[in-house]
Amino acid sequence: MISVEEASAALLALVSRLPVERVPLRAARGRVLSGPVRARHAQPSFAASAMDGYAIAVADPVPGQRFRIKGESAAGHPFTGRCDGDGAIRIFTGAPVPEGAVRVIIQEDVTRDGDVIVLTDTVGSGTHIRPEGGDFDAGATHDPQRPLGSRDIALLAAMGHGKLSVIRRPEVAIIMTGDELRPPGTLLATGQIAASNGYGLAAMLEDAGAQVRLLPIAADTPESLGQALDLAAGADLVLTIGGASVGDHDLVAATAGAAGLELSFHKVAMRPGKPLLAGKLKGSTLVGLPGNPVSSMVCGLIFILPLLRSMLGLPPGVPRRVVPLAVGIGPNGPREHYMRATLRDGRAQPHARQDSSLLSILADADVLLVRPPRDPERGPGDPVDVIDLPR
Ligand SMILES: Nc1nc2c(c(=O)[nH]1)N[C@H]1C(S)=C(S)[C@@H](COP(=O)(O)OP(=O)(O)OC[C@H]3O[C@@H](n4cnc5c(N)ncnc54)[C@H](O)[C@@H]3O)O[C@H]1N2
Ligand code: MOO
Repeated sequence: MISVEEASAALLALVSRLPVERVPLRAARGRVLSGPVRARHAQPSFAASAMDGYAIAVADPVPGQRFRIKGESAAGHPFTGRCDGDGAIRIFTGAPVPEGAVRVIIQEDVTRDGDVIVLTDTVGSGTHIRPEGGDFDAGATHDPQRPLGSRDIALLAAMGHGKLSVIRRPEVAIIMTGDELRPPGTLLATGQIAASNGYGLAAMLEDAGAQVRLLPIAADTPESLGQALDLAAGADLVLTIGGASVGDHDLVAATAGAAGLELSFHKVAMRPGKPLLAGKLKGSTLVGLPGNPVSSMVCGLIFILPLLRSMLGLPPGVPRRVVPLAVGIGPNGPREHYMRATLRDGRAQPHARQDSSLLSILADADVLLVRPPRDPERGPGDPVDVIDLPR
């Protein structure tokens, strides 16, 4: 059996970065930029007023000082003349500050009589001017290294981009296998269960920027699985779930093998996730995930998300951090153990039940606590590696 590290490297060797395409800004949410994007202009591209009030050319005016209004500057309607001497320009939030003006007095701090304003004694020291380029200069770059979210979209719009160059979405086909599986929402006869992990994985991979096809559930026959593999043809990544182990009905390795799979590896020294297999099938990368729901979700996090990130040109690593243990734990066995744990006051508390069928415990967990193979007994307060679970 190979180690998790070896399996990760072997998987990454099966994929490469996908091509670039142009998309309208409105279609860019969840997409990954092909490289840094440069601002086409400064924001703001002119000195702008931050308040409604009066622009003046005097830096240190005194209470009672009088100014005569010479014009108006509104957002989108600049005052084209100059502000100087005892002149004031009526100005509104977002409007260009006229040439010569050095500060804006907010309208609450003046009394107005016709064309004349008189400063009250509450005038503060703020200029209420947003300088040109105060948010960003022309040519400033944005390169968030993640699928674009709402804040990125707002910034890229402000930078003047109506279209963006992004990496094509990885196309993923998911095949759930097993005679016992029924679609969620259908009535279950004895021995049947609701198929769950294909739905969980689809959600996980879509959040990471993939385009996912969830294919019809395949029965435990070579014909049914073969048909499903045919339906998956053309996907960048084909994921099978279940049938990866050694039982008489575990058909994935044999059926994919007969269809032409060039196997890279089968079985990894990890818990959960031992029966994982991977290889190339007709131009697609095929990963056979174990059927136990937690096994497939953990393998999704540890192996499939890095594959997607690599296809999207992002760093593939799975970030870890170190936290203290909340309780003592016994020695680990020969497989790297990914334990569901909650964080209590920053300390990791592994759940007492770690069977790989228990989705309720996965849903409640905050982190996966990672234990290296043959890790000795650990006490409360000892440092351990954890991986934050996505929502
Ligand atoms: N003799 C051995 N038996 C098993 C071994 C072993 O080494 N020797 N490995 C065990 C480990 S570890 C795992 S993990 C499982 C995984 O085996 P398979 O990938 O062949 O999975 P299945 O047998 O098809 O299913 C296991 C379990 O998960 C349920 N399942 C499957 N698909 C789904 C789905 N889409 N949604 C929800 N639940 C699903 C299935 O009903 C089974 O209960 O093998 C051990 N056995
Ligand atoms: O490796 Mo299996 O995935 O323990 O349950």
